[in-house]
Amino acid sequence: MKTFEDLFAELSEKAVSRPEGSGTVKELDAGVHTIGKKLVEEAAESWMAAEHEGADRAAEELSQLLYHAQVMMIATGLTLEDVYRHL
Ligand SMILES: N=c1c2ncn([C@@H]3O[C@H](COP(=O)(O)OP(=O)(O)OP(=O)(O)O)[C@@H](O)[C@H]3O)c2ncn1[C@@H]1O[C@H](COP(=O)(O)O)[C@@H](O)[C@H]1O
Repeated sequence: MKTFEDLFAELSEKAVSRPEGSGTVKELDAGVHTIGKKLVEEAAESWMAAEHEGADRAAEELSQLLYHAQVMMIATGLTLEDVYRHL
């Protein structure tokens, strides 16, 4: 099973190697404003899933929220340590 750290390493590598067909590369190229909108969208979908759609759907939407949070971190040059420092 992929962990938060595993995903961050994978996305960081893709940001550098820029493989064809990567949604992450496409999103990074779109920029912080677009990534921010996706973050808010996934946050809202997580809320709706948790309130109305059950635990499995909430888990799915929350995983997408975490993904977009990581893309935002990479877009802004933040490391996991930069964020963990505030936990
Ligand atoms: N975990 C994720 C992940 N979670 C969410 N998403 C993206 O976020 C979108 C959220 O889906 P929604 O249904 O909410 O949105 P949608 O309306 O269908 O999609 P859009 O029209 O908004 O693009 C998905 O379509 C994906 O583009 C993800 N994209 C990639 N990953 C993982 O990131 C890694 C790198 O992916 P690539 O860069 O695409 O190779 C791989 O391990 C992937 O599994």
